[in-house]
Amino acid sequence: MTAYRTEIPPDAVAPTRHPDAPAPGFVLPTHYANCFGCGPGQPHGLHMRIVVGEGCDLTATFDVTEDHQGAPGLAHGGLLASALDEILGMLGHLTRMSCVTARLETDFRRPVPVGTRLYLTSRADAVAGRKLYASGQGHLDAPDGPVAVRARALFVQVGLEHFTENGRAAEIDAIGRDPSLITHIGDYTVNP
Ligand SMILES: CCCCCCCCCC(=O)SCCNC(=O)CCNC(=O)[C@H](O)C(C)(C)COP(=O)(O)OP(=O)(O)OC[C@H]1O[C@@H](n2cnc3c(N)ncnc32)[C@H](O)[C@@H]1OP(=O)(O)O
Repeated sequence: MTAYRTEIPPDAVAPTRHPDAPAPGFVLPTHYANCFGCGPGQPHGLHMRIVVGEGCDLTATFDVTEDHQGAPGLAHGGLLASALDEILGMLGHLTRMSCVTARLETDFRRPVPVGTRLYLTSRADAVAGRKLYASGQGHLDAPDGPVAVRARALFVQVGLEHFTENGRAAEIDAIGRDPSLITHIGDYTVNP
């Protein structure tokens, strides 16, 4: 069994914002209508609204509701990790790497009560071949509020066949019938 690590390797380079990446302030559309993190068609989802930053970075807000509880009146940690996974994965829009999460390390620093507005940030830190290293955090109730949760992640670039060969046929076929289920930005189609 491989002992995996998320340290940035010495051969990594600084990430490059693609020249055709969406402009700062652009609100990223959902990459897939039924995505748990950002899809409007997912009734139990997080419905995150993710905004492009000035560099290789993104911001989002996430309102913690009764639906997100783990302990009474407190957010479930796995759900907070999901929110970070989403805003980290969406960095692929800026580097134009269609990628999936290979590793996600999360530090839970403070409890997050129901009713909190979490201010999330993510940034691409380095690229090494197909590997994109990224980090992010969530602040309580203000962009500069106390850090409640932070994460480091490794994403691995994949081809479209990762989804078409592994996804359930019913959902893949549904996209064939209704291509609007996945979103294109300009001439670029992110992963479904
Ligand atoms: C713009 C897009 C917007 C999308 C937003 C969505 C946000 C949400 C994203 C997700 O949650 S994606 C769903 C959860 N993730 C998955 O289902 C991925 C499941 N895993 C896989 O499919 C494969 O393991 C994977 C594609 C990640 C890698 O398999 P490969 O056969 O293509 O590659 P390989 O195993 O050779 O690994 C490539 C490199 O990554 C390294 N690696 C892979 N997994 C690792 C790991 N877990 N930790 C550290 N390193 C890892 C591996 O060592 C290697 O390093 P080197 O190139 O230096 O040799």
